[in-house]
Amino acid sequence: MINTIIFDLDGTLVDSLEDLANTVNILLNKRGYPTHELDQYRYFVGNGVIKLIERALPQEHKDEVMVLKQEFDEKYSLNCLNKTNAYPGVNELLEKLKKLGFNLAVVTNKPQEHAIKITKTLFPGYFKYVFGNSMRHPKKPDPCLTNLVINLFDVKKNEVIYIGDSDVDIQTAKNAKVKSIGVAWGFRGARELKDSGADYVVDQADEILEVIDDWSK
Ligand SMILES: O=C(O)COP(=O)(O)O
Repeated sequence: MINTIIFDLDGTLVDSLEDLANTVNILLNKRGYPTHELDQYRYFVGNGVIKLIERALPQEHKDEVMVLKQEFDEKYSLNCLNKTNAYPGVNELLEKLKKLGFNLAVVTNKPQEHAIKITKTLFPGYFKYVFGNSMRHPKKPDPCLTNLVINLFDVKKNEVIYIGDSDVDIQTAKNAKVKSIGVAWGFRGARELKDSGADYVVDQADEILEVIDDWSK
C-alpha cells in the first residue's frame, strides 16, 4: 500500500527554467561571457546551483563559480517567482492526494531557501516536509534526505514513491530503495527517464493517481 509521495521540485512540480536561465544569463552577461539558450539550461539544472553555474560558465572561467553562486543566490531569491509556475494538473493532483490522506514531501537539489519560498507560495499547506540543498546534507542522488523523510513519516520503503523528471531523481529513488515515477513533461523528457530505469513514466499529472492505485493493489 502506497501512503507517501516524495516529489522533486524543478521540472516536476514547477516549470522554473526561465527564471533560472534568466538569472544565470544576467550574471554571465554582466561579465561579458556568452549566455545560453533556454533549452540548454534543461541540461544544466538538476545537480544543484554550483553545478548549474559551473556548466554555464566558459571553460576558462570555471574558477569563478563560488563568486557567481553568491550573486545567484541573492538575485534568484528576488526573481524565483517571476515566470515560475506549477505544471498543468499539478495543483489538482496535490489536492486529490491530500484529500486521500497521503503523506507529501519535497526533496530537491534547489537551495533550501528557494525551495521553501516557491512551495509556500505555489503549494501552501500541501507538504509536511520540504528539504532542499544545504551544507548539512549531500545532494541527490544521495538518498540521505529521502531517507530522512521516510523516517520522519515513519513509513516503510515499499509504501513510498519518489517522483521526478531527471536521471538524478530516478537514481535517488534507486539509492533510497523506493519506487520511482518519471514525469515526461519536465526538463529532460521520457527517453532519459526510461534509460535511467524509472519504474513508470507518465505524460500527465492525473496518470500518477492511476499508477498509485495499481501499485497499491
Ligand atoms: O538542481 C537544482 O537546482 C534543482 O534540482 P531539482 O530538480 O532537484 O529540483
